[in-house]
Amino acid sequence: MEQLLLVSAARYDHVRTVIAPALARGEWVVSDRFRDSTYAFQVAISDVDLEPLFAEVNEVVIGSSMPDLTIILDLQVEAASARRTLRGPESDDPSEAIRDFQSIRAGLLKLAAREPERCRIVDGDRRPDQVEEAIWREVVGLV
Ligand SMILES: Nc1ncnc2c1ncn2[C@@H]1O[C@H](COP(=O)(O)OP(=O)(O)O)[C@@H](O)[C@H]1O
Ligand SMILES: Cc1cn([C@H]2C[C@H](O)[C@@H](COP(=O)(O)OP(=O)(O)O)O2)c(=O)[nH]c1=O
Repeated sequence: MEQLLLVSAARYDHVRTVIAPALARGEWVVSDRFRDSTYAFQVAISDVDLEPLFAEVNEVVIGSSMPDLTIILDLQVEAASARRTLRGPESDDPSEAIRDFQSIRAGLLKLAAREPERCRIVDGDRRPDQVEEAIWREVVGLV
């Protein structure tokens, strides 16, 4: 629960100081990870049910700054782990070794199923240029 509240506090500040002012200026905002990552990392793998707290906190934190489109780059846990190994040890987060990535992935896919209009799953198990093209198809569909 502490992590959920701490990450949410940082997001509260980020929404007000960066995201909301940019939207007010009419700019597009692209964020690498947002509320759904918090759901996956802090709620989906929690032993206690944090769903009600998450819903309440997010109403306050995100308010009207919900994304119109969320791209979920999906990859089997084993393939993601192999990529992290390739990336090398210098960027390793020691807590990642013991993370329940199956549940994290399941959490994101559950959100995508709940909100199919906003959340689009893109198969990440392809060449970078193919992934890029699939992302653009989703973005173009929005504008
Ligand atoms: N389509 C891809 N094919 C092969 N390797 C990839 C692909 N996309 C990303 N990678 C590699 O996988 C690693 C993790 O990717 P990254 O985008 O940093 O993921 P994250 O932000 O989730 O940690 C990086 O070393 C990156 O170069
Ligand atoms: C955005 C976010 C990240 N995290 C975790 C995931 C990562 O292990 C770590 C750093 O996230 P991040 O910097 O987004 O790393 P990456 O995209 O390279 O995986 O923090 C959370 O636990 N909750 C969150 O809301």
